[in-house]
Amino acid sequence: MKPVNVGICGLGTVGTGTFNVLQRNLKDIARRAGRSVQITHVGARRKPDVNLAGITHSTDIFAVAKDPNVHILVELIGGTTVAKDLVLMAIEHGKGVVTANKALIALHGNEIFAAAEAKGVVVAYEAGVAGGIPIIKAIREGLVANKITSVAGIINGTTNFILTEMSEKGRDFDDVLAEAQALGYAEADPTFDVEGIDAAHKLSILAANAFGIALQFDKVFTEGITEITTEDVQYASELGYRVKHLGIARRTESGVEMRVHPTLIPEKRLIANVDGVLNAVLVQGDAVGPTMYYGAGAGAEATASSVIADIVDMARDIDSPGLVPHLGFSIETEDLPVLSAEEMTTSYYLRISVKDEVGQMAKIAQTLSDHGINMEAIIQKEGPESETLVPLIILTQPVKERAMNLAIGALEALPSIPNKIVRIRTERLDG
Ligand SMILES: NC(=O)c1ccc[n+]([C@@H]2O[C@H](COP(=O)([O-])OP(=O)(O)OC[C@H]3O[C@@H](n4cnc5c(N)ncnc54)[C@H](O)[C@@H]3O)[C@@H](O)[C@H]2O)c1
Ligand SMILES: N[C@@H](CCO)C(=O)O
Ligand code: NA
Repeated sequence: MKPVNVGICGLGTVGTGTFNVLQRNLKDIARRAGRSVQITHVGARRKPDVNLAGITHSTDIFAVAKDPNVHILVELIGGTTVAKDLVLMAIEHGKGVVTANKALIALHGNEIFAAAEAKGVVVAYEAGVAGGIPIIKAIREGLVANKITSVAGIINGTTNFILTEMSEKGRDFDDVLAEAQALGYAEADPTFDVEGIDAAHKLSILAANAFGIALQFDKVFTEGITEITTEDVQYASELGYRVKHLGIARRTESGVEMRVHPTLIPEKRLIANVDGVLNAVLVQGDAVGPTMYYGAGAGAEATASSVIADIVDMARDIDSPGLVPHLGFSIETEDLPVLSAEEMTTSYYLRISVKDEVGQMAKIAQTLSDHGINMEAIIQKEGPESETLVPLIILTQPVKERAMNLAIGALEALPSIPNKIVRIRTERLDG
């Protein structure tokens, strides 16, 4: 069979990883694809530090999109402006596209997929969600029989690395973030990682594939990890929980919850023990039950593994592409409303700094109960904060966010609670 020619745009962390793995495993990849898969063109600003023998190098990435000999363009430059133009141009020239760019898919996927479908080509993005874990393939193909009820995962390697290092070694936030950047895990703008934006991009893609809804990144409730303190991690641990930054998409009776936030998870759950740059995604299907996918969520070669999987999928059926729909469902998207933050239901960890006076505990319990909130566990500490303020830690049963907002408002209005109350959402998760 004719070889498939690949053009790679952007030779940074993932681009170089993809180049190296493709060259290293060339023979096995050809045997698996049923034809040889060769890099014929790279687009990079400077001459990259790889062996370019027999490969064209262009400083203008658009030259790759226009190259009639390139069958598959691999977009690894990142960003959502030039990358969008590049991908649309490649589609216009009849090429399949492979990308690791979840921001691009989350923001412009609907337009890009429509253009690809009109042209009869495929845009694949496995590397964009949970790096090396084949989660898109699992949901779209392996779990195709199921009505999926929820997807919950650690889907940002950088934040999981930071939380792990902070809780296990007591390291400083900024110091660990700098290391994640040096290791090539972080986004070009690391606020995308630590503020949860990257996880929200990925969650919107997962939710679309799981539930057959449109991509709706702007409706994801998003909270990062910058407010998490070692103190809260320690109290959570005393209660038998770990703090993880989770993306959660859940189908409820009234719609879909899509949220990204730090989450307390019981320490006996598998996902609570996923540490470092590793990611894990727990998917609940009505037939299969809970399934979990685990592996490296970022890094050069782990991400390259997914990029190349998409290239090989495309190489296998380059003459009759598009058997698996871009977002997993062929017939129109389902009109499930995405619930507002106030409509979300979850349990809560609350840390309340309260004046050390008689009767305060009863007052707090009464206020929570007035808002329909049941307590599940409570610990009261000798205060490290000041002589008069003591920390009170409460775990609640599930309740709507609206009720919790009102309860916190009422509690913060009490003279005995002078500071802002810390809240971390809590999920017991099955499986
Ligand atoms: N690093 C990871 O672990 C990881 C994992 C999954 C997905 N991703 C995604 O992969 C993409 C690439 O990430 P990365 O970590 O490799 O970034 P990177 O910054 O290491 O690499 C990007 C490369 O593209 C080049 N580039 C950018 N604009 C260009 C242009 N106009 N012309 C030519 N070259 C250009 C840059 O010079 C750089 O070499 C991003 O979309 C990112 O979100 C990264
Ligand atoms: N910055 C991302 C890269 C993988 O998408 C992360 O840390 O998970
Ligand atoms: Na993946």
